Amino acid sequence: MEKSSEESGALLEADSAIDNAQISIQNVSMVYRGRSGWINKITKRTSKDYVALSDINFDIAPNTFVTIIGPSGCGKSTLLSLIAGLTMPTSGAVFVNGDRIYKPGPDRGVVFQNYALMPWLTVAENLHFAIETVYPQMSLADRKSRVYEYIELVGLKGAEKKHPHELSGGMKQRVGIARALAIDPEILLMDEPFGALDALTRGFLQDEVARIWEQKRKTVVMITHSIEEALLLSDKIVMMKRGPAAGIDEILDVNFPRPRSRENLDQQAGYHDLKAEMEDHLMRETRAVEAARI
Ligand SMILES: Nc1ncnc2c1ncn2[C@@H]1O[C@H](COP(=O)(O)OP(=O)(O)OP(=O)(O)O)[C@@H](O)[C@H]1O
Repeated sequence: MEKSSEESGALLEADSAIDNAQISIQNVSMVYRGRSGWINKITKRTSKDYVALSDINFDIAPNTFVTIIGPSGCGKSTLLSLIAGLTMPTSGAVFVNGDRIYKPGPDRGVVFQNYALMPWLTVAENLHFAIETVYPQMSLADRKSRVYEYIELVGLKGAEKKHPHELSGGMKQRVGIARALAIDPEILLMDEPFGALDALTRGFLQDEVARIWEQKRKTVVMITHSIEEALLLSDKIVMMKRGPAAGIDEILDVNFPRPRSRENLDQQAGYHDLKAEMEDHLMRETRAVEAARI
């Protein structure tokens, strides 16, 4: 439960010691380009470039559950989108199993906060469509059995023929998770998957994700705003600094034994120290973001 390292520069050294890094983020910076020559009629300002991320370095070993936490707007989604291959970094590179990423791939399944389901397809069809897209050669029988395997895994048996509008938020997110897992990715990327859910449903789904992770042992990178969620699920917690030019402040190791239970998590050695450290970090960074706005 000790800190991995203090500064992002040191992180590179410390974490590049992972020989078998599955995900390697190397010197990654991301600049969103302003519209040159465009002048806002109200503020009379030109649209400037925005440096979202600056020189991010860290490695993730296989089968690790990593959460990313940081103040709003610090670049968490940008970082996840770079790992997903949905966005290319302005400089630096992301590697998966040693290969540089240029686009999304079946080795990386993505779960979005807003579910991103196809509303005209049923639950089963949403999964089927994803499997068919990634594995066009797979036989119909195998595709169907895979659809039902994952529907069962996330506890949606009986809801196969329902359309997304007939489902609760928690059920929709189960479909999102099942769809991402059904393509059997090595890596699961989740952008605040429980952010839109009420506290109770969120708790249920956290437990489900923990259970599925025990079973499937994918490498997971998940964004969260919840300290408790991060402590319940993670092996490592990446704490990001505020932007612009956001970077990594610290990476915390969470060594609580698994399977974990939310009921007694706060009795684990080091729990309160880790929680206090995260609270301090988020308070400090969020306060600075607010101060910059005034
Ligand atoms: N396409 C874009 N063009 C310009 N700026 C962008 C774009 N996408 C994100 N940004 C800016 O980059 C910064 C990082 O955004 P990002 O969504 O990655 O942060 P975040 O940490 O995920 O935020 P939140 O916690 O609020 O979801 C923000 O200041 C955002 O306004």
